[in-house]
Amino acid sequence: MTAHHAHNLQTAHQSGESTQNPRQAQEAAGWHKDHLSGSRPDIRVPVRRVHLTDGTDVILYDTSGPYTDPTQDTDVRSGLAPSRTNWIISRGDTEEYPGRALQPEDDGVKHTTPRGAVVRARPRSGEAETPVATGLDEVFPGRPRRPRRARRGAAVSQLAYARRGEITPEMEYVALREHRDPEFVREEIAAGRAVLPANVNHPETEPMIIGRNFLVKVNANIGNSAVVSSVEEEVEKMTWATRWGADTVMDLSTGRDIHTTREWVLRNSPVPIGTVPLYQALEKVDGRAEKLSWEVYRDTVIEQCEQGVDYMTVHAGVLLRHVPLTARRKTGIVSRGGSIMAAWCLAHHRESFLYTHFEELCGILRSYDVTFSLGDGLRPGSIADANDEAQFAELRTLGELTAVAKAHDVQTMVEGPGHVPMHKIKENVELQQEICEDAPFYTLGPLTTDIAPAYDHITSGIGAAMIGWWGTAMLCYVTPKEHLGLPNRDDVKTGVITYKIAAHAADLAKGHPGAREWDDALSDARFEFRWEDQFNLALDPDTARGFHDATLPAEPAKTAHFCSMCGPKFCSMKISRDITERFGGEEGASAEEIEAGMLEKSREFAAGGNRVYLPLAD
Ligand SMILES: C[C@H]1O[C@@H](n2cnc3c(N)ncnc32)[C@H](O)[C@@H]1O
Ligand SMILES: Cc1ncc(COP(=O)(O)O)c(N)n1
Ligand code: MET
Ligand code: SF4
Ligand SMILES: [Zn+2]
Repeated sequence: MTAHHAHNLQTAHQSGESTQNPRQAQEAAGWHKDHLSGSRPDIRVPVRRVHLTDGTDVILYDTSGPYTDPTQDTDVRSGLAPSRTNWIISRGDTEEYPGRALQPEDDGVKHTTPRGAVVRARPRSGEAETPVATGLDEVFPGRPRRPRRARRGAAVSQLAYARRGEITPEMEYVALREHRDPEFVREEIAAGRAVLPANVNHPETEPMIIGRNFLVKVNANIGNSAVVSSVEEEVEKMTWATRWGADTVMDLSTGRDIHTTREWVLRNSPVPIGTVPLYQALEKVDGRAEKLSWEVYRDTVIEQCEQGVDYMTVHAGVLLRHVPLTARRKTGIVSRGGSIMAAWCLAHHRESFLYTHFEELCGILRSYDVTFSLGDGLRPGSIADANDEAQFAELRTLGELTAVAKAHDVQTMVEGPGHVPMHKIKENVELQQEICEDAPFYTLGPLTTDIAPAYDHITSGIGAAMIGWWGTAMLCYVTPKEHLGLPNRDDVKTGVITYKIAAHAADLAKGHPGAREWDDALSDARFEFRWEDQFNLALDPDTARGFHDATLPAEPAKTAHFCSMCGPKFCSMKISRDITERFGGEEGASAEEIEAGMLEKSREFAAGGNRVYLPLAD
């Protein structure tokens, strides 16, 4: 059996109820969860192994975590196994400590909640069959865990290790995952061209890397809002997003139970989790931006570091002097974090506390190995505002802050726009790479036009593919609900699939090793009418199969040399295959044989009345 290595994929899985056990269900779906082994038994990199009917296998990148591993029990109430704990402990540079006491305002409530206590009713009855348990708005019941942090302010970041020449198990893991050399991974991290977000308090995470010389990654945003809120729905969005291929998830909750939601998400997430601590800090001061302070913000950052957040968006590039630059924009400041910081700066007429306390913030992040995602608080929110002075003034500040963060051994990536027409996209990457010393770029889309609300996954997917091609390391998805409302589980899947397409298209254009093989495997299956293989190799097998079967559901159609698009007589691939089989396929067909075949065909054509198109039989 040969194995092609097509990277960069997700795991599709069977949706809907099934009476089969997970392994049977996988085998029936033509794939199974497999692992690549490293230099030691505890390095096991998950892959999705697709079995083709021609006897070959295709191995695909897998972000879905233990949920698709039939050999593992997953129960959201106990959380995922902390598989990285031994790696963290054996480095000997962190220690457990009691941690910050949970405060009632962490969840936006006014009464005190002791750690570990159940504050709400048990799950609603009768829903045991649903994939995600209900009643998750209680304190996470898993075994209480004391947080870890660096001993005596040591730098415990992957950047610090890489600079010291150390290849950590996390680096070896991502090297296997990306089919790269571990030393190459170390060099990219040491140079600041890649980040490996992995908080010491998120041992459940499966290491992944973000950098322009690796596969282009996709982030999915989830989280509640003041209008729509349920812990279980957010946990389900996280598992659903990773099942379809999200490489990281940001919990952007701004509603109730922010701390609790994040705890459930973190304990059950196989991918790095990002947040914007400013959102929770604002909740703690009742949504009044002017009441924010460095103290409230710092306390929130520590709370989230202890929980295990892997990367944090920090809008420290929004300076007092930048705010007037947005005055004549068409859509002002569209970033939440940006608008909050602009409001604070104007209310106090002082420089942003994020900027003035930035070095102290670096000290905190590096003792947990939390990665900075320097936020683009002044990104353009309309085509008219793209690449304006406010946006680029902020970018220059982000360049300055990138250097400061890296000097403190803090891993750093930089966020980018927003709404940008196609002809103005390339300049964004070039400037960011130049100004920010090649730090990974992490962009929201960009949306290439403003005219299609309800289709902004597409307006932005176009920009995402382009910006990924130019060198953006991670694409933040946009769902069909952008500008209209909070995305639900279906929107999350649509957003992830759209962005997996953009990311893979970029990998192909960049000539990323292995990217092509996935396309080639699918094209072969298509040309050979191996319909099952075509479905199983698809980014979204369920939908592909469903579309095919909508018109030709019968079993024989699974080997038929046509589909309902053209029908049997007009199937160009059938006609073309017949030609190849007849004349081109067999080696050794001599020039005379080919000539004779042509003559025969031309006689047939003439006998049929020289008609290019034949009438259908009925
Ligand atoms: C910065 C981007 O984050 C997205 N965003 C903000 N909050 C949420 C949420 N709760 N869920 C999903 N996406 C969100 C929006 O798309 C915004 O444009
Ligand atoms: C790629 C990306 N994702 C999330 C945010 C945070 O959102 P906001 O800036 O609106 O607070 C951002 N700035 N950029
Ligand atoms: N879609 C916006 C953006 O691009 C976010 C909020 S609505 C203007 O940042
Ligand atoms: S998405 Fe809705 S709530 Fe958010 S900035 Fe736009 S209009 Fe306001
Ligand atoms: Zn927008």
